[in-house]
Amino acid sequence: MLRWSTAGESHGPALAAFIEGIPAGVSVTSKDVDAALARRRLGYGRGARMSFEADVLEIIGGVRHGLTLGSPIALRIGNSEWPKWEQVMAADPIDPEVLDGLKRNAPLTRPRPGHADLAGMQKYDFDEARPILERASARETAARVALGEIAAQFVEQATGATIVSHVVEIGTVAAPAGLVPAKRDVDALDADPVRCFDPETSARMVAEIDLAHKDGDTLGGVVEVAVHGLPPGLGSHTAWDRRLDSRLAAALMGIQAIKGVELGDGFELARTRGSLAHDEIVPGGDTGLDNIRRVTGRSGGTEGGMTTGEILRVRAAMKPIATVPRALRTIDVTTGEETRAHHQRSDVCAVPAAGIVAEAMVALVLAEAVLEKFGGDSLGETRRNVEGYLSALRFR
Ligand SMILES: Cc1cc2nc3c(=O)[nH]c(=O)nc-3n(C[C@H](O)[C@H](O)[C@H](O)COP(=O)(O)O)c2cc1C
Ligand SMILES: C=C(O[C@@H]1CC(C(=O)O)=C[C@@H](OP(=O)(O)O)[C@H]1O)C(=O)O
Repeated sequence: MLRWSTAGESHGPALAAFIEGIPAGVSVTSKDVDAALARRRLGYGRGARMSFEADVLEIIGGVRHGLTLGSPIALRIGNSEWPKWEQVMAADPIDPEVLDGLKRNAPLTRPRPGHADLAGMQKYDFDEARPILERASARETAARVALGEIAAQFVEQATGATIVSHVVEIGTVAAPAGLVPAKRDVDALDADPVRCFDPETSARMVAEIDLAHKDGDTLGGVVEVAVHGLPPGLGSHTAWDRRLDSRLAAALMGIQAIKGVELGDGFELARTRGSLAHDEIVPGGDTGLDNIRRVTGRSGGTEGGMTTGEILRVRAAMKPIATVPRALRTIDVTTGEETRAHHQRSDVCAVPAAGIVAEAMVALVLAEAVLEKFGGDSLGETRRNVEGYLSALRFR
């Protein structure tokens, strides 16, 4: 069983991340996790905060000399901006007179439509948004990306499968259909300002972000995660919550601002006749249940909630950033009067970063599904179990 969780606020001293169930012997280093954290900060359209704030990683437990121990893994991702927030976000009580004098601590009483502010204040009984937005903030996704890197290393080292994401839409600009990058394309994608696989579309996406920025507006978009080399049979048709589709959808919808998920051609399939909607099965050459190929990849690599062994392809739609510079109408909760929502700074577009977070969430789902199917207290044991299963398919 794999269990993981995160803690920490956006302007707190650090994020904490914890994962239990990763077998022993998986190669993981601080360098790997740092590199994953750096990728999440990429992307044209991110706000100023991304340039001056640093993630300061510390592996607290569960890894020794670059290998996992099989024990819980705990991480701390320190926030280099903490000294500026030490009083506003202090865990212990602070003299109210000191707090009153702090501009940073001014009560946020004009909740932003589209953010967690108002519903959170109502639910948790706060009269301003700070105690809500601190945890709702996608700063927390740094912790998920760190855990996702560990999960991705396990999945790759156990099965050979590799995970890559790319941006397929920003605002109204969409990449041509059918482009699916592989691991060898990751460096090129990370070098692209919006992590789009098509350079001509990328230039148009950048222009779209510039235009929104100039208009005091924000943008959303769509990311796709592709996983190459998975064995067939991860997940199960036997119960709704064992279907890999439902687990992927929940994981991706669990990312801040993600409002839609589709597997493979998803919504487009609903508009297509059956004869053109499925992936026909053809012989791969030899006999054996491992030697079967699909002509197309419309399903996105699952059938009956199980991987088919083809490329897994899942998309997530991100709504535009809620902190719109041209602030939206709201009410001031202290007076009940109509006003404009609070805005200090924000991302114009964070879709490229959301792609990296989506990779992490897919990795965490797949790591759990691999452990469920193959088990293993050590990486060697998981690998033997994967190989045994694949050779049984080969000889059927
Ligand atoms: C990588 C990333 C960066 C984000 N940056 C911002 C931001 O700068 N400003 C903002 O208002 N929302 C931002 N969001 C979205 C909010 O966190 C999100 O809208 C909020 O938590 C409310 O949740 P909901 O949109 O799922 O309802 C970001 C989301 C992600 C994934
Ligand atoms: C800090 C991160 O993202 C933040 C996510 C976020 C939000 O509302 O989700 C709002 C912004 O923070 P602020 O309101 O302080 O400018 C982003 O910078 C990060 O991704 O590390």
